[in-house]
Amino acid sequence: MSSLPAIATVVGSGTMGPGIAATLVRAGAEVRVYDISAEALAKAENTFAFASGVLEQLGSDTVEGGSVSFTTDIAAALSGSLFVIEAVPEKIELKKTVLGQIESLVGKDVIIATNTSGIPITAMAESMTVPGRFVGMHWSNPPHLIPMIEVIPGKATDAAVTDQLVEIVKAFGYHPVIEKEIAGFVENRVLYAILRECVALLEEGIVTPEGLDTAVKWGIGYKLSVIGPTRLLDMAGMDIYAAVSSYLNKELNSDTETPQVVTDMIAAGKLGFKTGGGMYEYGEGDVAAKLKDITAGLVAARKTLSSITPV
Ligand SMILES: NC(=O)C1=CN([C@@H]2O[C@H](COP(=O)(O)OP(=O)(O)OC[C@H]3O[C@@H](n4cnc5c(N)ncnc54)[C@H](O)[C@@H]3O)[C@@H](O)[C@H]2O)C=CC1
Ligand SMILES: Cc1ncc(C=O)c(C(=O)O)c1O
Repeated sequence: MSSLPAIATVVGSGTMGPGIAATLVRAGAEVRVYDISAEALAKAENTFAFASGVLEQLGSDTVEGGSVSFTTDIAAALSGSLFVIEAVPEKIELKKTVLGQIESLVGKDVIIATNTSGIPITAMAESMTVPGRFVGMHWSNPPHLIPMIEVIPGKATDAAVTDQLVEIVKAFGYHPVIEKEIAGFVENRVLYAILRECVALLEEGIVTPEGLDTAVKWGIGYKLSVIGPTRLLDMAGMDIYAAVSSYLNKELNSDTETPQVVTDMIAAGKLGFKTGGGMYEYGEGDVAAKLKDITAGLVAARKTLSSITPV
């Protein structure tokens, strides 16, 4: 008997929602996708179809019986739902409002999980009537391909709810990581430490964007995809880490604000894929081509990594 609830609802169908839904549908759930915007939902149907196609390419396990529906009717989306994932924009007050709407429409035993990138779960739970059923469930983008989910209980989260979410994540074949609550959670703290150093190296003209991407992809990115950081410490040796960190740690970037180069880019309307230009410039069709290459690469890497003995 799968631990995956038979009926699930995804609230918010932007970048993350459709891929989350595709993953759950492939695992056999009836998934309702709700969004306040009909325009976003229309786009979500296409994103869902794309993500489902990618899962087909990946050849991930399929459980028969899954289905999806898209609606702007929140009551219909939540009626009878046994598991809810909130994926609205990263704004705490908006999330609190939406969580209140969800709570008013589901049973007290229904787990409500938030896909927040790093807002403290405890803070969001403060406004809930049944905070014990609320838990962090941080997917990584693209959610239908990155098979690791951070499970973050808040201070009020029932231990049984955390345990149940771990089993739900395992039920659709992903790797759950239970974490203590900390701003940004584990994955984004590591990612944002890396990105802070990367942007600083670009700002100082130490390396080009192409050079930086090559260095990270074929250096630590490649290595860390096989060897986790703690295993790498054992492989390199604590003596090496001590010797290098003794002089290097004080040199690393420690800025606390968003880098000026990024603030300037946003002011110039250069958001990246979303606007056709950011760190790189994209001509007609370039973003779609890049997304196709990224997807093919992630599918190939996932297949290979899944085939090797865990290190
Ligand atoms: N984009 C990313 O790479 C990742 C985002 N996340 C987190 O997931 C959450 C969602 O992020 P994205 O999908 O990127 O956001 P998004 O902005 O792409 O999509 C959010 C969706 O929520 C809808 N929405 C807004 N207000 C709503 C309401 N009151 N009720 C229902 N729907 C509403 C919007 O119409 C939109 O379709 C955020 O907390 C974000 O931090 C987590 C991992 C990765
Ligand atoms: C830049 C960046 N920031 C946040 C997240 C997730 O919360 C991601 C991701 O999932 O890839 C990201 O790339």
